[in-house]
Amino acid sequence: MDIRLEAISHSYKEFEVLRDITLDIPAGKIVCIVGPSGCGKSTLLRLIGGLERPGSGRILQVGAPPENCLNPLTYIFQDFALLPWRSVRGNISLVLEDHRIRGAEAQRIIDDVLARTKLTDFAAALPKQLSGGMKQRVAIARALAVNPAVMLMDEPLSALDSQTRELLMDDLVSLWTRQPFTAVYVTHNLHEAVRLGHSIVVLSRRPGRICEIVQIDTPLEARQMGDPDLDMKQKYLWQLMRDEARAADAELLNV
Ligand SMILES: Nc1ncnc2c1ncn2[C@@H]1O[C@H](COP(=O)(O)OP(=O)(O)OP(=O)(O)O)[C@@H](O)[C@H]1O
Repeated sequence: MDIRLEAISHSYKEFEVLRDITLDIPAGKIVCIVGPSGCGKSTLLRLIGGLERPGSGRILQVGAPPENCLNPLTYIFQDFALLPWRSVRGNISLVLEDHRIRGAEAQRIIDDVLARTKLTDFAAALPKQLSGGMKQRVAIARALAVNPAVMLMDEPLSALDSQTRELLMDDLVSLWTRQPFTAVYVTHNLHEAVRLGHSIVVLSRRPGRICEIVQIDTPLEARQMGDPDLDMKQKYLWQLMRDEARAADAELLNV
């Protein structure tokens, strides 16, 4: 299933947040959204997820969701959002219980996503026993359990230290390589964007408009740290963003 945004604009009362966003999110690709603080990245994700309705424009789901999809649009947040009193397995089974999937069928799905996220040995652990990186892997496993058409990822690695971020990026790449998923991935971090994005949408300062969409053709699994082409793309993205970020920063200071 693809997602198509057609001329999306959005305001909170007189406060204009997004202007004229037209964008395709093709199935099986990771689309990163970058842009200065407050430019409307999270708002765009909420609009795609149907948590809010756009002031104008249309958001279309084109084609059918994958087979056995329980929830076409599934979020992954920065703060993991795990229930502390439930084990890893219990946190994942919760989303299946919502769909009345229990017993052997639930066990099969949970075992599959635990294996895919390398969490099989931690199935009985409680969230408090896990590092931040492991908690985010549980959140990813929980999202995969509903076999979503599109994962909506709002700065999923921002709460983690830089080494854990690298490890999680490797995990996401191998997850995608084994079984491509579709994601809209909001980040401040341009290194993450060039490591994970098939395309990177650069938004202007608020009201967020699309400045440019940068494509990266290098296959995800071939993207190495220090790759000169990727470094050049990252520099180019920063050039696109620098003036916007500076202006956005000045605006925040003027509030
Ligand atoms: N429900 C709301 N009501 C009023 N204003 C809002 C609401 N949600 C967001 N905003 C404002 O809209 C603007 C865009 O917010 P949003 O969180 O989408 O930006 P962002 O690009 O994700 O920011 P950041 O990079 O800092 O996370 C901000 O100025 C924010 O304060």
